[in-house]
Amino acid sequence: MDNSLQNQLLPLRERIDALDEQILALLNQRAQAALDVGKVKQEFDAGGPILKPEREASIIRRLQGANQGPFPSQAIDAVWTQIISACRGLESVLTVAYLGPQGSFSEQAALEQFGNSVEKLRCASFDEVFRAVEAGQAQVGMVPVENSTEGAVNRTLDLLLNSPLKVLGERSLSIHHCLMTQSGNMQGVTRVMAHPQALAQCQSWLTLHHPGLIRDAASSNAEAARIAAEDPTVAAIAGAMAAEAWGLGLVASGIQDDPQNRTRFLAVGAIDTLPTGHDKTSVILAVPNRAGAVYDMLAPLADNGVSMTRLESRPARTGQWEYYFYVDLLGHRNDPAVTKALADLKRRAAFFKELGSYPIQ
Ligand SMILES: C=C(O[C@@H]1C=C(C(=O)O)C=C[C@H]1O)C(=O)O
Repeated sequence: MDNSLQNQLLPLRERIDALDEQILALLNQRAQAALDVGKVKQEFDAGGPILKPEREASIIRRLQGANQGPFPSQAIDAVWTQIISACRGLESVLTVAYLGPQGSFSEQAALEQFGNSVEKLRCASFDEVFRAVEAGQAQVGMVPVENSTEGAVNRTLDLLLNSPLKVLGERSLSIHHCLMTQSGNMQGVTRVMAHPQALAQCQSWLTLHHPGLIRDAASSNAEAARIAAEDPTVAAIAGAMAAEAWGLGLVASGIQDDPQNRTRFLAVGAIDTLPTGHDKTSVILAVPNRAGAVYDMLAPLADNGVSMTRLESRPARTGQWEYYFYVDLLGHRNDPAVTKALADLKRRAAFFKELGSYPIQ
């Protein structure tokens, strides 16, 4: 580098160093404040939850709103999620359960939602995630609930129906699938393994490019990657993190049939989340099996000016063509219009269950 370049860079770098020191000093003040909050919580609500999802969401939204740039607003979510995670971890370490093993999209969603200063509890199934949180082995669980290509994740819907856990947050990820093997090529490969959701999301690509491969279900994509790392005849479909986690070579990337493929995850736990002013509420309803019942069921939403953002149905398994309806609506259950709409829904429904109110991502 010539001298004039050095001369110009040096003071700028000194400025960055000085700013980083100030940021560090401020982070330590923030960490101390979080520790003090932890003591107050301990004093007034011993054994109560340390995690306050509404407070975390509000902090990040406030900063995004106040940001003047040039620091990018999208980066505020990632940076403050980690800052909050580290500070929260000083109060008490949060254990997060999700479908593993290492390198799964659920892991990515869990870490994007709660930051890296958490204890990871990797589970073999969605059932196990719910069980772990219900048993208190983890405070929160992260599970996929819907995919933009394949629709609902049915097992999650069934577990939500029967679990006492509340939904306390949501996180949507763009899902880019890769084909991966030990060697990084397809020589000697006879089978492709993935979670059924991922096989479905890549079915046209597989039919076009590898029609001869046997398609086998795995309990998760990351588990398929783990198997592929042991078996040279197996290719896995999983995210790029799984290839890295299991030392596999990428054969192809972005193989999902829809380039916009996204999955929405829900955070669940035994925590009631307070309003933030920008929330969603999820409920499950069933209606009597008669003409106009669904129309009548949804009338309280329109009557109270409450918007519905999602309607999903699941067979009630009675063999009678009865269904559970999974409804997401805008607003928190403590917002007067939502409180009123929920009371009306409950009165009309043959079955009603609130899954929780939580900050919109
Ligand atoms: C510090 C608190 O505890 C946790 C940590 C937070 C933070 O670091 O900002 C925010 C909410 C809580 O999940 C708090 O409740 O204010």
